[in-house]
Amino acid sequence: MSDLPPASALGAHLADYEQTRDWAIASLFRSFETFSEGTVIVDADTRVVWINARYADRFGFKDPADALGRPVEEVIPSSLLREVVRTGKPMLLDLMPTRGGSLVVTRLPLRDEAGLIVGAIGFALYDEVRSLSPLIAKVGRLNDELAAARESLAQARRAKYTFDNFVGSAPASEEVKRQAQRAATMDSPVLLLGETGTGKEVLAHAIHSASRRASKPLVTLNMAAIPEALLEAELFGAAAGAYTGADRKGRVGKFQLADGGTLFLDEIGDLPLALQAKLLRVLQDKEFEALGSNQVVRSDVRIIAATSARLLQQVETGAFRADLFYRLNVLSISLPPLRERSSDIAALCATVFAELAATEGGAVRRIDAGGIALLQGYDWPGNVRELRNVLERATMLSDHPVLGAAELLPLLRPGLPSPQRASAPNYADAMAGFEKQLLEDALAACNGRVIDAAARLGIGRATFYKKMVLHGLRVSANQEGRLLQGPLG
Ligand SMILES: Nc1ncnc2c1ncn2[C@@H]1O[C@H](COP(=O)(O)OP(=O)(O)OP(=O)(O)O)[C@@H](O)[C@H]1O
Repeated sequence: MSDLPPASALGAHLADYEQTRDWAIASLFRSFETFSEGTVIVDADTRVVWINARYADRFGFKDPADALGRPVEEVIPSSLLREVVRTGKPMLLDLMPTRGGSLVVTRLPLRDEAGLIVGAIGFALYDEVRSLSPLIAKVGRLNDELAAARESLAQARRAKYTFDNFVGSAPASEEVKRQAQRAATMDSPVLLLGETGTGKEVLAHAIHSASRRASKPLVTLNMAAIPEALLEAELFGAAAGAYTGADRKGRVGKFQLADGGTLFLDEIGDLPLALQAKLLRVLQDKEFEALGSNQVVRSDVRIIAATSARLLQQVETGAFRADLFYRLNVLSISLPPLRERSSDIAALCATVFAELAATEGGAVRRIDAGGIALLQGYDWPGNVRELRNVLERATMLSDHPVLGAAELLPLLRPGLPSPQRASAPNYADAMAGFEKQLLEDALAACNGRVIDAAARLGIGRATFYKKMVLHGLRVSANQEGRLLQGPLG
């Protein structure tokens, strides 16, 4: 076979189809032979009939002639040319292990004019270690990252709390735990009702982890935290193309992610009416369609819904569907506000301090009796979440191992607007002013000691503290048990 002619003559030669093909084949072979790591040709018995010097050398044959006539595996131990000869099928790209590292190879059958297989040819295209190692390292890294991301996602979909994390032995707390433990043995929807920060999420996790679905995902969606326009896709998923922009590939909804497990729908009262209808259908039929899709998806999910709103009132005003309310309300559990279970406060403080010491280091703090009495007298509009915040701030602001009312009182928010701030005096303001004065006088008479001042007025210490918070009176941080009077600053 001859070389390609100069470009000027190429046009004339291209007219000769057969010859042009032969040139191309010859040129291709030379290119492979020159630039590849090696070339080998075997006959119909898979004996080596040709091998280039570089390739022979790689397999320990100083003289390529020594490799000729040998079965190919004697020369290249992991060769698959025998399979190519047997099947007649090419292997266009493969990785072949050798002692010096892997090679990227191409194997092609050789046929005669009648199409019968007369042998095979193998090219080692390049040394994988040398040429592909940056790519392979990158793929390896991406694989590791993917595994880590999957693990952290799975972690995020596992329950964080069990019943042990729900602290409280007040009768109201025990009753909540009893009801929740019963709910864990069933599979019907659960509705958790309670003010913000009362532990609805803790309880939802605990119910899931004690249920038969514990080994499956627990997926959470807060209706109040997602813009209305995105909520349907978040819940039910979206077909590819249902969206423009970032979501154009489609997305899997929480119902599908929670399949087999539990879906915790927080702030269910914020679910728009149109989606309430769709949710009701899923609860009844256990199937739904993703946004922009006709395909029916089945999902076996247990719903735990929670709300801090007055759901029944929303039903009455038409903001929440009655049928959905009754479907969700099969098992409803009302979590009491912290002010109604103030006997849990000491145990909650101990738990929070133990957790803080574990995460932040340092000694486990405690609260003295006066501090506990103060906390028990406070209203806790933010419930356990607020208690936790107050304790965290107190540990940040003070180095004392034992915290008392002096450290805690400035951190509690007054429950009523200060009487002085009212624009015109009225009966309530006058009464508040009178009460404040009374407290101040009692404190002054008892040298700032709350116990004595409370006894003097004939009220309990907790009530006294509660009123101090209301009136913005505070305790001096440097006088244990003594008080400095004045508005909260
Ligand atoms: N009984 C409890 N025992 C221990 N920690 C609790 C308890 N209840 C609440 N907490 C803690 O209080 C904080 C708020 O709890 P959680 O998020 O469960 O309240 P929530 O009722 O779901 O509030 P929201 O309605 O605002 O979502 C969390 O840090 C939680 O760990």
